[in-house]
Amino acid sequence: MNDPIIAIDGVKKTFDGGFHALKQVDLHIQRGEIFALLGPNGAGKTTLISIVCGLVSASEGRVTVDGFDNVSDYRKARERIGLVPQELTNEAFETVWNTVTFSRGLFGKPPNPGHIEKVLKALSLWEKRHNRLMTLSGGMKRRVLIAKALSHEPRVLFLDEPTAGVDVELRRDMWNVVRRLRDDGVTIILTTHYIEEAEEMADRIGVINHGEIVLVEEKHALMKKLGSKQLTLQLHRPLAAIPNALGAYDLTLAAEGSELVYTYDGRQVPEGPGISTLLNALNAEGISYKDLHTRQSSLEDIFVDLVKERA
Ligand SMILES: Nc1ncnc2c1ncn2[C@@H]1O[C@H](COP(=O)(O)OP(=O)(O)OP(=O)(O)O)[C@@H](O)[C@H]1O
Repeated sequence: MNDPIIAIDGVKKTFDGGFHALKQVDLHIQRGEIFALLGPNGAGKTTLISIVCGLVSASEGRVTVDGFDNVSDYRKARERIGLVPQELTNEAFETVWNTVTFSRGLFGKPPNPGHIEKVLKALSLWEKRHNRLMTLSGGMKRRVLIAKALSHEPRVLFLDEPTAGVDVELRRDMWNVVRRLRDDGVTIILTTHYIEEAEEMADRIGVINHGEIVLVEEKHALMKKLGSKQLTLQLHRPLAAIPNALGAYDLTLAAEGSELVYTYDGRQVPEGPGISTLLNALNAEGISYKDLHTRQSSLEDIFVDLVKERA
């Protein structure tokens, strides 16, 4: 892959006390993509983000942001990143405008009221710019966190659990905000527990478990897998091999040849021609079955399987 905006190579993290939070992480994030990092509690998501952002140091390995090493070129790497943390830690008595303007100053960037205005308008906070943070709703406070993270015009935005605990309507609003940012050329990396969120938002999905990336795939490729269904036939007599005459079907044998598994595109009607022609073909081959059932895989199944395998 060429010229990633973030390159994480051979990163490991062992905390004091010997806990291996990240075992070996290699991950490249492409410019302009929305990347969703999925993983159960304690998988290492926040640790990984914290390392990329320079808040936690890696025990081994290297991270570059837009080509800048995040240790030897810390400032350049860090100013390219916006981080929206999980927790709401806002200054209650400050106004929206001052908080966001101050955040920009922390990065040593000269004032740019025009940029702050644009950010506040994009996040529907413009009308509230003179409000103190304590007078905002929970959803607006979350928007302020995003505004702060965008105040210094970062090229990459990390969103750690952006919609944890927010209602459905606000979640949809946040998704729209994230899409608009991506349209403006910002690369987005979000961590989430919500599989639906990853399905809805991401260009690519990564799954992390026990400090290891166990899957990285284009969402569309994953969705194709998700769209697939399986028909399992329990045969009367086990087969040693799949007959050549059935070579046109995506078939595998399971349970020592006593089950024939047919994988097909679940977006067809299940009883459609795919299955009936297969059943006719089996009949012609003299293969009989005593039972059959279908199942559809979902991202949730894939996720649960991956996480279970490594448990
Ligand atoms: N400072 C620390 N010292 C020791 N262990 C830590 C420290 N910070 C995190 N850990 C451990 O590292 C593991 C990964 O934690 P991390 O916060 O990265 O998980 P996560 O995937 O973000 O989880 P969640 O979804 O719950 O936010 C956990 O087992 C956690 O207890």
